[in-house]
Amino acid sequence: MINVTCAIIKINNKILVTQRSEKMKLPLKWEFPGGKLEEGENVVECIKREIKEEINIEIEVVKQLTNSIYNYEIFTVNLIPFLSEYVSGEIILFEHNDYKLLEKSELLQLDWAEADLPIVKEFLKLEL
Ligand SMILES: Nc1nc2c([nH]c(=O)n2[C@@H]2O[C@H](COP(=O)(O)OP(=O)(O)OP(=O)(O)O)[C@@H](O)[C@H]2O)c(=O)[nH]1
Repeated sequence: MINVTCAIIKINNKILVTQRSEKMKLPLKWEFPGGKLEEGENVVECIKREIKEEINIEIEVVKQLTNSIYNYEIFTVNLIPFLSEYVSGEIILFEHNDYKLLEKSELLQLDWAEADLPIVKEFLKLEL
């Protein structure tokens, strides 16, 4: 099982979502940006590092949500989500195909990576 952190990032009351590139696993699926936990790293360090590496911004973690464990046949992911706030930096996509800033009510319209769906649903239940 691979441990992967991801961030639900709020920017001006919108939510940042990213689309995986054609070359990545789960091509063109939408996800919350993030990535694999490295040895000796804690989950908060991981998510901040991955967000900087993938989309060039700094974030502040607000709250950890419930992990989503999903079996994709070729691998099983333990996805560890963090509600977070944008702090600084300009969005630059180093790996992803696209990004969107969406209203909460628009989130379910995307073609999500399967592991993200329970996280999207938990997030939608939070009153924010
Ligand atoms: N970052 C991220 N990864 C997710 C999400 N949902 C989900 O199933 N994943 C899976 O978790 C893994 C995250 O790893 P990653 O983004 O660092 O890795 P990758 O696929 O670019 O690298 P790899 O192809 O070298 O394994 C991916 O295989 C991806 O399919 C998500 O919301 N965010």
